Amino acid sequence: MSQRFSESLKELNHTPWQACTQHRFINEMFAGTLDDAVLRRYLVQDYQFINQFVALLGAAIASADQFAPRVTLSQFAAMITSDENTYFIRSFDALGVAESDRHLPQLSLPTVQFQALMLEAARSQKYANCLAVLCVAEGLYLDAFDRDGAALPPRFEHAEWIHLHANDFFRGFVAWLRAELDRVGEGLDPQARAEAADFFARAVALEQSFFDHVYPA
Ligand SMILES: Cc1ncc(C[n+]2csc(CCO)c2C)c(N)n1
Repeated sequence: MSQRFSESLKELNHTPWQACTQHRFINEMFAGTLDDAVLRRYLVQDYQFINQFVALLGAAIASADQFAPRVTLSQFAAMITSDENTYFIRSFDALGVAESDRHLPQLSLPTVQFQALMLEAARSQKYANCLAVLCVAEGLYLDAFDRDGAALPPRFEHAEWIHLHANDFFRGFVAWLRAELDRVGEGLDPQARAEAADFFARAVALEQSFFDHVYPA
């Protein structure tokens, strides 16, 4: 096979992928000019996203075909449930987010749709489907935030979010995820490949609507 499965999926979804990685939200975060109300909406909804995301990681750990990937995925799960969790809490404090909005906010449509997609991938109990969604949730964030030579903005709410998605550990993890999707993709029949590809495409579309929806219409 000439092209990597993970690369072909990115190319197939090139337009929405680019719309995300060059989104106004990312540009304004790098510039430090992001409106606090926009960041607050984003983080409140994203905190609910992370919850299902950890469940999806658990499903990937359960459905993996070998011990080695289970170890890598478990180590990653440990990172997001420690470092990343404290980022949210400190940012909620800095932005004055009410207790109810931290734990039981009114969920927006893209958040509900994302939660449903992650649950669907998890319940399929198919490792390739879980990897496809993870490759979007992680790979798209790496491509969006890992900008060559870009300076970090002054406020920690902006700078730490960028750094969480642009550091050597995260780069290594995304490279591993992409290689893992390639490896598992090789062994799939055409129908199972198409199923994983469909999860990938739906996840990219949802990432775009998630970025869009934190701005007022
Ligand atoms: C809508 C949405 N999509 C993807 C991510 C990215 N993401 C979620 S968990 C995780 C692991 C470590 O940060 C990453 C990269 C996000 N935050 N919000």
